[in-house]
Amino acid sequence: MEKFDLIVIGAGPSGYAAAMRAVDFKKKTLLIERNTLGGAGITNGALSSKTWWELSRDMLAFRKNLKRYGMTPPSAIWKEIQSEVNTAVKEKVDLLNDHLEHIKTDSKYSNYLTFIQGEADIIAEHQVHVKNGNGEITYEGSNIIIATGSRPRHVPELPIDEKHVFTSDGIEQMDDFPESLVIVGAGVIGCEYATIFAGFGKTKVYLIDKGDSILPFEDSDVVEVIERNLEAEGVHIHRNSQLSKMEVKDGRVHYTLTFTDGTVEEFEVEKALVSIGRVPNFEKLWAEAVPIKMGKRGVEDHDTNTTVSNIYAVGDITADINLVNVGELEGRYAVEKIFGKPDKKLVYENISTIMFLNPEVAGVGLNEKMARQQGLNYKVVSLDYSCISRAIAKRNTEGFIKLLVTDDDEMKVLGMRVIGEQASSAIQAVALLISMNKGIEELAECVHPHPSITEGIQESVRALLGKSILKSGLMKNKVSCYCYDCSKEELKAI
Ligand SMILES: Cc1cc2nc3c(=O)[nH]c(=O)nc-3n(C[C@H](O)[C@H](O)[C@H](O)COP(=O)(O)OP(=O)(O)OC[C@H]3O[C@@H](n4cnc5c(N)ncnc54)[C@H](O)[C@@H]3O)c2cc1C
Ligand SMILES: NC(=O)c1ccc[n+]([C@@H]2O[C@H](COP(=O)([O-])OP(=O)(O)OC[C@H]3O[C@@H](n4cnc5c(N)ncnc54)[C@H](O)[C@@H]3O)[C@@H](O)[C@H]2O)c1
Repeated sequence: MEKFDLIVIGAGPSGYAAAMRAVDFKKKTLLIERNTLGGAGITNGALSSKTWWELSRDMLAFRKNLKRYGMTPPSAIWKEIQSEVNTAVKEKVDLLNDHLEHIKTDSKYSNYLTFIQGEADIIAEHQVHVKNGNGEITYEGSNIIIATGSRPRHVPELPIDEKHVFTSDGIEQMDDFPESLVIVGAGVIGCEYATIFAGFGKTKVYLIDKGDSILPFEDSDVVEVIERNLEAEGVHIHRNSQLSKMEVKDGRVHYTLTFTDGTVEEFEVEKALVSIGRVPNFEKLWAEAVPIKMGKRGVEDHDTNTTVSNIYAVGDITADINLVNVGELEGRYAVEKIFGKPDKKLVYENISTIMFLNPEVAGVGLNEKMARQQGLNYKVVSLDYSCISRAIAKRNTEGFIKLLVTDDDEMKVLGMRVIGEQASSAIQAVALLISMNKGIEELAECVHPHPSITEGIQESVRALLGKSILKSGLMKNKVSCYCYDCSKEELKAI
């Protein structure tokens, strides 16, 4: 039986990152993938959906701006757009494949990494069995990392067939833009696809939301902007609604909603998308004799260790945050733990995120909702995009920057949300400050390029320090600083 220092099951972002870090330690590593390299980080997931989003943003901009040049906006052609997305997906999968080919032939790495296609399962604490078109084989591993990811959650009441009622695994393979689409679940995936389809302007989108606002984990000022824009693009948000029935009749989707006020209404659309969360891929992955413990939402891990000492779990298979950057972080960290000593502890507080909506929403650390749930006193500054030259030049001043700091002299950064054009580019400096546990002065004095969105962050910081160019509180909703007292649940202008 061939022996490896490490066997990694799954070559999505987490598994691929783990395997490549193991190579740095010159450890004999086996990487196994049953499907396509990159997992949901590329196909029917992060990269593919972001390519749809980028192309849909182009179309939205055409529809809004071409009048300025006396031109009529073009109409989006599904097949053309789909083909462009497929090209993007192929480019990234090819890059990873190509990289593996180079590794195979490069003397620096070739002794360390073996990649095979196949379905793997753990038959004993140190043994992994792999089945593929060529037959079956068992390998021995001193250590094993499970990185098998997740898939869309199905529920028996919803007739998912990937023909009329889709999940994110099938929606991008449709034949054409549907004339109407209902989206069940107003979380990140639901809202991103609502933004994508609304942006192309060919589909009437309905979004079913259990509560009275979409994105229930986000602050209300952020959600208000997103809801306003979705509705301006013709999206109908069914608020406070419970889906009581969905069926496919004569090739159309019929659904019934019961609203919290007791009313019941029926609707008919061409297609449906179900985006009600994801579940871990763990079925048949280990034999009964291997005592890996599962929690409700995934493998129970402590700092990437499972309940079996030589087996680790990383990425979406674990019960924490489902993101590419988190999966990569965990994959690399587990390897550093196995073969060395990680430089830093695994912490989740300073993870940066982007939600690809209209406009994009970038975040790091706490928002106000979280800070209040944690019973924290904080100072917060909010600066409107209309104060930022770059946003004015871009002819799009919709959005704001919101920065939360501790309510003490140190003013340590607790978190930030930026909603608006290029929000994602503005977040990194603050993410770095949080990870370095630094106060905000550093940002106040560093010279930013002009005109740039990050200047808005600098001005926000200066406002908190009482030395901004535009003075806080003078112009309604432009620059404002508040202080939140959690014992009184009170927000006061400062
Ligand atoms: C529509 C959508 C959009 C998203 N957008 C973003 C985004 O913008 N930003 C972001 O950070 N995250 C995004 N995510 C989340 C992100 O894609 C996941 O968090 C990430 O892919 C998880 O990586 P992973 O390696 O843990 O799992 P996966 O990507 O799911 O990869 C797991 C791999 O393991 C393989 N595998 C499973 N079982 C076996 C087995 N028994 N044997 C061999 N191989 C196996 C699978 O085939 C797969 O390739 C999005 C997800 C979706 C669905
Ligand atoms: N930009 C990004 O970073 C990005 C993009 C897409 C996905 N993701 C990741 O993928 C994960 C999964 O996304 P998701 O949107 O499927 O999950 P989610 O947890 O974000 O949202 C699911 C939503 O569905 C609702 N819901 C649950 N059951 C329901 C039911 N029976 N009927 C109606 N609504 C129901 C929930 O209340 C929730 O609002 C996210 O947690 C995120 O980590 C990230």
